[in-house]
Amino acid sequence: MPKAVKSLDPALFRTIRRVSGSVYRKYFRAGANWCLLLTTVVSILLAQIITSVSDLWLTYWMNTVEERKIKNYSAKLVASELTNASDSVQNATLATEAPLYSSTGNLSVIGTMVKTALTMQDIVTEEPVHHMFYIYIWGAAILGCILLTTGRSILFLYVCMKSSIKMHNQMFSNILSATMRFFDTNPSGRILNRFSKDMGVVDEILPKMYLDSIQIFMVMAGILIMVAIVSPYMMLTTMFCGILLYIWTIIYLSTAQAIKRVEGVSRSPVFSHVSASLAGLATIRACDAVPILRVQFDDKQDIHTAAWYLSLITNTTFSIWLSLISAFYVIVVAYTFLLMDDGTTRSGNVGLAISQGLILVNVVQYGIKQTTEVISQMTSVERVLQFTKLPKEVTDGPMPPKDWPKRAKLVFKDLYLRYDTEAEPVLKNLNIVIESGWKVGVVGRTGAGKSSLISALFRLAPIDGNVYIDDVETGKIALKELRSKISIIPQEPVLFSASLRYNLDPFDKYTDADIWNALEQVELKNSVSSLSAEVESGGVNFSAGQRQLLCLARAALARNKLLVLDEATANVDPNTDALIQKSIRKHFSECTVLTVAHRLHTVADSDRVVVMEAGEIVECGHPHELLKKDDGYFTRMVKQLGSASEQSLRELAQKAYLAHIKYVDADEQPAL
Ligand SMILES: Nc1ncnc2c1ncn2[C@@H]1O[C@H](COP(=O)(O)OP(=O)(O)OP(=O)(O)O)[C@@H](O)[C@H]1O
Repeated sequence: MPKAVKSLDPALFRTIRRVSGSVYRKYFRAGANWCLLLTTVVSILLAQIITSVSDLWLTYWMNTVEERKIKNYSAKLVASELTNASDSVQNATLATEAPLYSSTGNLSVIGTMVKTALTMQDIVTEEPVHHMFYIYIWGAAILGCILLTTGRSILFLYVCMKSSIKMHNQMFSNILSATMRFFDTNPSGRILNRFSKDMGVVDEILPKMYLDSIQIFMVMAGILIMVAIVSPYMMLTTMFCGILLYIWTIIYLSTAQAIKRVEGVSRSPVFSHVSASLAGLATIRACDAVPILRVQFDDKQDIHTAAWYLSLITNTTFSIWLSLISAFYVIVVAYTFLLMDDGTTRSGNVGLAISQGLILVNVVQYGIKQTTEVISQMTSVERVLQFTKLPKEVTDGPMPPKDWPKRAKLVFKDLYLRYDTEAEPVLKNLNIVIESGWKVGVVGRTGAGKSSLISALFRLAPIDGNVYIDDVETGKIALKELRSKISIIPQEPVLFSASLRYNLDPFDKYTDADIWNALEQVELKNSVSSLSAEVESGGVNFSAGQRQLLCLARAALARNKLLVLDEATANVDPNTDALIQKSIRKHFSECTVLTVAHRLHTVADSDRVVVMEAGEIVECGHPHELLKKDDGYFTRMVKQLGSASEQSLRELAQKAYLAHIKYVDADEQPAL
């Protein structure tokens, strides 16, 4: 076994199982109802019947011509001999030997001979072969054959095309509504693989292969029936070769399908690696990591190529065995006629059997290869179907009040969050109340659970406990409504390769004036020339800060009462960070803002800071008050920044505290 294949997970090779019958049923049922499927099957059968009938008619025609020729030849022979005999008898009677033939009996013999000779002559002239009759019937059969074969192909390809479209759409809508767990556990390469290679096979390769193999299978069946009619004993050899082919095909199929699966699975990492490398190209080049990435790519490519090579060589071995079995069959057909000829064998039948046998040999190889290829390629259908029944997010639920949330007061109550139902909770017993209009910073070490808190808010993962927004439990309302009422600016801004207008207002809900107003709020108005300006994929023609500001403009347009920033300013310089924070303070003053931040300066002037550790809230309060605790978590984090930063941060927190002190009423503080 090649080295690369050895490095594959052995479990992949253990999955030697055939594609189940239900995959075929689902494939065809996706494209047609039972009625259309029945019509397709009937048209396929009729097309083959009419083709075989035209062949049989040709044989019948040739045999009739031959019979008639033999009959005519024998009749002519007998007639001429009788004529000769009667002539000589007559001559003898008229000449010297008249007495010998003078009896009544002799005369009657002469009369009979003459009559028979005349009758033979009559047969020869009275029963010609009516070729036009045979030609008309044969022509009609050929025409029917053309029409039915074309109709059958169109019908079959239509069913396959419909099935392909339906499966693609089902897979697409399933992936769109799949749980986040699905995306966590399936790399993008695996999903891309399903949509590119597997869908490509289902779209382009499978219908043609299917049609070919059905056609060939029908031709084979037709030929076998005809061979059985003209030479029944040939069926023994045919059956023997058929059983050999069947056994060999079964052995090949189980191997081929397992290898195809391995090939499919080993392709996904190549896709994932390429897409990840493209996404991080700048970093890779900056770190001079191209050689490392190249080696990694070669390793993944080697594994895929090894599986692909295995697939090719098993196919070639199979072809060699098919050729040997086919050659054996033709030899037996040819020799059977030689050895078993008892004088009654018709040349039309011999010609038909040998010509059909030769066709059979040619088509059988192609047909079996196509059929096995279809069965192997059905793994693509199986893989696509797997993605049509993914666990979906429960999106249904009653609609919240129209103007919800009015104040955006946020309550997390006894909250636990698990990404995996089997695993330990990532968020543990979270209890916090965030009052309307508060700007709350969430800080903590990496892995403390800050982003998981946002996931709980958006219900991206299953939770225990409750999250309330303005006293409405988020788990009891329609998920789409919940998510549409919360604006988020993620660390990596999402921008599409489209116009600026589309990026800010994809659903075309706002006027141009609204959009310009939003751009003005985030101080981007002067940086863009027109709303139809093109934003390149990922917003690469904008700076990191501008991209975040565009997302902020999008949030400003949505006018949601709840805004979440998940490390939104992690990639921008402190000035842009300050600009974004200033813009939020100014234009989102009415909104409740939750800011997850690594940079402590970002949240130093917040109304509250929540400190998280190991999935729990360990501290919560105004940053100025938290900094008063010498051994507090927040104080320790701030001290780690160095004395200069600590000092500036303390000043910032104090300034914010003094500015907002009049709004802070210790009695209203929520209990942690
Ligand atoms: N999609 C996920 N599937 C499984 N576990 C996850 C997932 N996302 C996060 N976790 C786990 O949850 C814990 C908290 O992660 P989370 O991303 O919330 O931390 P964080 O505080 O936001 O970290 P960072 O500051 O590095 O972004 C970590 O132990 C992490 O391994």
